Amino acid sequence: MNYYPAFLNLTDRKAVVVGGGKVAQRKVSALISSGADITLISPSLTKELRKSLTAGMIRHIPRQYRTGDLEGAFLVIAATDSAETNRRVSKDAPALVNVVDVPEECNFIAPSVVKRGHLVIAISTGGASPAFSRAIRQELQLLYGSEFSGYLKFVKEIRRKAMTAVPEKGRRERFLKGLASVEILATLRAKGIGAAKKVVTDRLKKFSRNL
Ligand SMILES: C[C@@]1(CC(=O)O)C2=NC(=C\c3[nH]c(c(CCC(=O)O)c3CC(=O)O)Cc3[nH]c(c(CC(=O)O)c3CCC(=O)O)/C=C3\N/C(=C\2)[C@@H](CCC(=O)O)[C@]3(C)CC(=O)O)/[C@H]1CCC(=O)O
Ligand SMILES: NC(=O)c1ccc[n+]([C@@H]2O[C@H](COP(=O)([O-])OP(=O)(O)OC[C@H]3O[C@@H](n4cnc5c(N)ncnc54)[C@H](O)[C@@H]3O)[C@@H](O)[C@H]2O)c1
Repeated sequence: MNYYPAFLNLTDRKAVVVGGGKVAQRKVSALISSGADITLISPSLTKELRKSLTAGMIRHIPRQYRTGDLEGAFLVIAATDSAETNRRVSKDAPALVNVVDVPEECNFIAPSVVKRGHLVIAISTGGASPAFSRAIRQELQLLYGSEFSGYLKFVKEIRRKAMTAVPEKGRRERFLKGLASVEILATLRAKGIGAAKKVVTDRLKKFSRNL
């Protein structure tokens, strides 16, 4: 299967999760981070899901799935342990649907994710091996540590500044490409964010003075 990778804007979009076990909990946690408007349908909830409910992060319908529950949903996840219910949910879903253990009933599948602020790395094996995606995530988490969150935040600001500080397009492009140079990333990893920021700030001064 040749899946099309994409990043969805789910802010205030209706997402419905059917099932309240460990897998539903993992999927809900990703949906909460994306700002979706989440309704969970399940007679039972894990402790973590109950906490999300108490914190007002999700709406809960405490019963089994019924046809009609998915009206207006942009994204649906079927995460029950009943293959028959999951199949019904997949058929009833009006738009995007993920059935956690049946790729054939999905029109999208979930990747493994490393998130460092603005930096999001999504990994998929197209369903060949979720365990493999997880292992790659663990490797990438070591390669891209928490310092990347702060650096990307800084890069976003400095990039905006460069738009006016370096008006000549070709020159600006050279500056912008240098924000992710091998040298800068090595400085970030070895000496930390302060050192990387200093190198970039000095470089912007040079570029804006035509040096
Ligand atoms: C990435 C991640 C995201 C998430 O779930 O949000 C995710 N599965 C994760 C973990 C995981 N899932 C399973 C194991 C046990 C080991 C193993 O099976 O390898 C482990 C590993 C573990 O738990 O350690 C069991 C499993 N998974 C699927 C099946 C059905 C099948 O294969 O047919 C079976 C039952 C197989 C059986 O019958 O035994 C199917 C899917 N799982 C996917 C995603 C999609 C393809 C992703 C891809 O392209 O790689 C897809 C197609 C649909 C979907 O769920 O979207 C998350 C890692 C989060 C992280 O830690 O980073
Ligand atoms: N894709 C993956 O990553 C992955 C990984 C492991 C397991 N699985 C599969 O995903 C499924 C869920 O796993 P789990 O560990 O969360 O299971 P679980 O048994 O912990 O939870 C199942 C949940 O579904 C609810 N449920 C059952 N019937 C329902 C119905 N008709 N309507 C609404 N809710 C209903 C139950 O109340 C429970 O909350 C299993 O089939 C499992 O084999 C998928």
